[in-house]
Amino acid sequence: MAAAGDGRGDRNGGRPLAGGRRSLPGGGRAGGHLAASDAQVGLAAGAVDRGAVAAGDAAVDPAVDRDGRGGLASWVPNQLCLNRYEAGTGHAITPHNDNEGGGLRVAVAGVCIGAAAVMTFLHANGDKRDVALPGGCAYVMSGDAFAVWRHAIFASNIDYRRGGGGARVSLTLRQVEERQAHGGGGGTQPRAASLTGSAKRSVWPRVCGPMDAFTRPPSPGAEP
Ligand SMILES: O=C(O)CCC(=O)C(=O)O
Ligand SMILES: [Fe+2]
Repeated sequence: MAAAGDGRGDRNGGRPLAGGRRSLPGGGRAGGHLAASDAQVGLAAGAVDRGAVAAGDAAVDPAVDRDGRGGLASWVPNQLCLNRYEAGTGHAITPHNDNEGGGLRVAVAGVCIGAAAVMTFLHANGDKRDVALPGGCAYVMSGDAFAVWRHAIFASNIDYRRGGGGARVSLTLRQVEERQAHGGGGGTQPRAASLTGSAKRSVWPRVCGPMDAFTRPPSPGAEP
């Protein structure tokens, strides 16, 4: 796996990261990985997911309610970001925390299409965890994974031979506090990463509520 410091700093312009494009070490878990069986990763052993845990084991913490507003239960994404990583380009996303500037609530949720990747989580104390993101998976980055750790997808950790199409696409949802969603504040928009010009983002007032809302009885006084 790439070292924690690879590519630090520059996340833009599709430039290869320092150390990017080099081949992966052949197997072996990097130090400090969470214990998880390869079965949990749900993929045959391959370079990119060796030593990585499944997203559900490491990144999802639905119980956490840090702002006293209900945690994930009250998380209403209002921003969609599309990232495209293309084979042969060195596309990557260097270490960052999506909420570095504040203004995001609770979580970032993502859907991954195409090539398999590993997201590397980095803690200020030097800890490092790899989380497998096979094509077709969805993740919810919440709890400390959202609030404390930084994360990156190094160019060397995207396996374009797996997933087909020579590309990886991620769709990520965020809840941007109103003030930012309508143009106020600053520095809280997710960054474009090292991606192609096809990366797009949109902000709109409200996309959807919690998906299971229709299964719950209406609250008193709610409109039919
Ligand atoms: O491509 C991904 O799955 C994650 C991208 C990311 O970390 C971001 O857009 O902030
Ligand atoms: Fe991110």
